[in-house]
Amino acid sequence: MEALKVARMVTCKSSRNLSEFPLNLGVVKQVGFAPLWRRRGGGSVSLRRWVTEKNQDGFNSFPDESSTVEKGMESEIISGTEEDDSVIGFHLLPQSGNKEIINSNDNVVGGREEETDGVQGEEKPQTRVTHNIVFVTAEAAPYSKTGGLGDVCGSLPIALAARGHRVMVVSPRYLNDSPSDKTFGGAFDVECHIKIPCFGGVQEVAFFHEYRACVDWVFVDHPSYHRPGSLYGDSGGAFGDNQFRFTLLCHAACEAPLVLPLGGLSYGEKCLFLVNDWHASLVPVLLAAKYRPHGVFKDARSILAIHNLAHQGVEPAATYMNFGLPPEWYGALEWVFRTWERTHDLDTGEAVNVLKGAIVTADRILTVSKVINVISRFTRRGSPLMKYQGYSWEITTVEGGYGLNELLSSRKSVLNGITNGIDVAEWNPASDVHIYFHYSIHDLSGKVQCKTALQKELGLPVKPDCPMIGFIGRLDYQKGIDLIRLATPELMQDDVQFVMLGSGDPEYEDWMRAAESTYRDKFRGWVGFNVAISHRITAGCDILLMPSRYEPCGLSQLYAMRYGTVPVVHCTGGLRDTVENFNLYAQEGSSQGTGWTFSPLSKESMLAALRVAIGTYKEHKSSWEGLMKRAMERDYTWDSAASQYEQIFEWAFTDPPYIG
Ligand SMILES: Nc1ncnc2c1ncn2[C@@H]1O[C@H](COP(=O)(O)OP(=O)(O)O[C@H]2O[C@H](CO)[C@@H](O)[C@H](O)[C@H]2O)[C@@H](O)[C@H]1O
Repeated sequence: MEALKVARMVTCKSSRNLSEFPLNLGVVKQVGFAPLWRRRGGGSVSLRRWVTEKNQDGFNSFPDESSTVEKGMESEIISGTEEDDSVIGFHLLPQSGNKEIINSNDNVVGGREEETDGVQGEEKPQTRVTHNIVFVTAEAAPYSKTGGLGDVCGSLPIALAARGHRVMVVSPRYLNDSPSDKTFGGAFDVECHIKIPCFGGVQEVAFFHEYRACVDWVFVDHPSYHRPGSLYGDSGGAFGDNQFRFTLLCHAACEAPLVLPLGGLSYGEKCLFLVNDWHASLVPVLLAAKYRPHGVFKDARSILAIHNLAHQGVEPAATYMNFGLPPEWYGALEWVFRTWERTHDLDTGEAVNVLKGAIVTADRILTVSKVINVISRFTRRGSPLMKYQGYSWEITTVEGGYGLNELLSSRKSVLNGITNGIDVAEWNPASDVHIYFHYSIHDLSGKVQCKTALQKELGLPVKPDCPMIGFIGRLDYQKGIDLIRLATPELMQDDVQFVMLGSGDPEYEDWMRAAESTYRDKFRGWVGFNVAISHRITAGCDILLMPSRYEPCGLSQLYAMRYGTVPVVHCTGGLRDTVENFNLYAQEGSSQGTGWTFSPLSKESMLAALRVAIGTYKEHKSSWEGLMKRAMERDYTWDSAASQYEQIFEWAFTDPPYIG
């Protein structure tokens, strides 16, 4: 029972006041177990006690050599974990930076744990260098999601954990008194409260935790995350205190690896922060301005992942003092609006921009689709002149940089792009729990059944041969809804059905409702956010339309292709990278395309591409089937993206951290 006793000692009941940090470093000891190695096929497990000590140099974890637990003891320790809910998770991972190969028998398929019943699964790719990774994000599916950010932060961490990394995801514990609150039901209060000095006072936040799919899901709890509406706003628009809510998130995320003894062991200082979009962008600034000057996190690194450059967390300059940053760091966040952007003559345009702060201070920057080298032309001597394309290149241009292009260009040497993957277990037409019929590349017959089921569900005429077009996405300027609105009267003259699912801008929501009553037999506009319907539209439609103005990666077209739903997309960013144009007349219809990309972004070129798609669907059945199958067999797994992330991690640790 020694094991049980030790396991109980890891409970964190600390209440830490950050304003004391780092001057009052008393010694706090945390102990827990981490395995030394694990053998495939359910062999013996050898465990050693790890001691985490907090001292003048920060936090240190080291193995307690006297404490290796012998074979056979592990079941006692695990039952101790189950009985005592104060012990948080149980990790079978090596220390960060270990170059030990782990023979894991965790069988994680597409982000889901699978029961193996002792049957050995396929060998999963493992990395040789493991890191302690801390994702910081405003959304992570299935707990919270308004769009693609939630999808990525819900599945990439699982893919990285499956490769051997120790991964924590820090996001807010949103509650809005609706059934969605139950998604947080598996997360328990860690009883670790910290005090954050910001906004002219001290804010206390708590941490909740769930260990699922080999990932530590950590939820920051504060009353400002508990309110009706969506994650960022309600019918009155964006919440006025979003700067406050995400400042708390960032401070709490910096503390989480230091104070939370997850699985009996804190992540410690040598971790890699992967911060997503503006909501998490204060983290690299805090590392540089608040922690490193005191010798804390000096071996940590941060990577900024940009999913949406249009949202930057810009607020009046006077709010700088709210962040809890030293005054001399103002320059990192300083932002001056251009003259034409100012509202009146006395407006000096002075502001703070949180995303800019991360672009300045992060060790590396990532976007979510790759850089492509294309031949722009040949020189007179016949040598090719290369040109960069892709979203990570677009953001360095005036058109795509949202005012940050020059700054991003200046950091080109640390700027990379990795195309997103998708959760292939959730998005699988052969097993999707949200659709009424299943199908696969080997038997497509279920697809038309999905279509007629969708037509029935939406009250549209049931016409199996009528081309059905779908749109799923946020009703936002980015997504080109204005173009769809412009083209709809013409499109509705054709023999097609069109279904849109989305929420966002009230003007477009109203238009969708109005279009539905105008075109009763052809158009349906589902206003709201509904994951099940999004799956049924993806499966039931023949064509997915995405006329995005810009698109860092885009996930809906990837889901569509996996379901044999052919995308018609504006040729931009990640859409250009992921959809290969099909030409019916090339190689007698057997060209390698997976959809259609159109350019320029105009009603005419979008309608032309849609009509080519509709014509191919109606008149060239075998070419259409070829298109569907090519799209369905693409590799969408997170695993190849995860291995590219590891390359970026390696580069991040090769260079010294940002100090300022
Ligand atoms: N009303 C609704 N009901 C149900 N589901 C809905 C919905 N509206 C949207 N969704 C879902 O939200 C996700 C949208 O993801 P996208 O990547 O297409 O766009 P988004 O702009 O949100 O993401 C940003 O981040 C991602 C991730 O990096 C980038 O791919 C993208 O280019 C960038 O703009 C999909 O899973 C879609 O099904």
